[in-house]
Amino acid sequence: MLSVNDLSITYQATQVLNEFNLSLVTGDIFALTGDSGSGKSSALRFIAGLDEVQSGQVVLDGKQLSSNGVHNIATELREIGMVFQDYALFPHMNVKKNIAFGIRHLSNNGQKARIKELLLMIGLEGEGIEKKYPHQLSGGEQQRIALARALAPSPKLLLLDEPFSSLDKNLQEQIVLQVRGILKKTNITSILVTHDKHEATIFADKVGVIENRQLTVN
Ligand SMILES: Nc1ncnc2c1ncn2[C@@H]1O[C@H](COP(=O)(O)OP(=O)(O)OP(=O)(O)O)[C@@H](O)[C@H]1O
Repeated sequence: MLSVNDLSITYQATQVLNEFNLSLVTGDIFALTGDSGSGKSSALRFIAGLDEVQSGQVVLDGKQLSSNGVHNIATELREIGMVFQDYALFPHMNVKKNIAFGIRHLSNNGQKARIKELLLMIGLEGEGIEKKYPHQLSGGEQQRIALARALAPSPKLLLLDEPFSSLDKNLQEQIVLQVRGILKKTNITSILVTHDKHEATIFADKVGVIENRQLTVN
């Protein structure tokens, strides 16, 4: 379960979010929409512990991640997976190395088994995919590999910031639905940031919109 309580974000005297509250139960898929500059990515980055400390509290499965203006737990220890539009895959690493990135602590056999399981889950097993480099994959394949990489360490929460926006329109809906199916299968709590209302509706169980610095959940 995820709770974000009374999150307020201010940059140089400009308030972007005012008392943002969000509560999700395990397995919920939530979409965060709102106009450009409304604070969607800022909220996500705060949950991930990436930005400077602001006021608010984040609790994930009973663990206090941030509270009273302090990030209690560092980003890499939060058990949060991330798929962002502009830091997708490492271009100099093949698929296998990309997916293995967050599970380097496992034995070779452990890594191999997990990679196989994830490739099967995203429907990209076989065809020598493991040895391919990101530039040898289509946009949709790259996004599914990025998803596999984020899911490899079995995070408790997955944050997706506009991961579908650079995809070809024809492919977009298909990939959005595919990713939704994968997340439902793994029962992982997820938050998608998107400016696209249609995408939000087909992807998520619940859709929220940030307007006038506040979040409303429909
Ligand atoms: N680190 C920062 N320092 C100062 N201002 C910032 C910072 N990050 C974001 N902002 C400002 O805060 C506002 C919200 O930005 P944010 O990126 O969260 O919005 P968004 O809803 O994700 O927008 P978009 O859909 O365009 O990506 C914007 O006005 C932005 O310029």
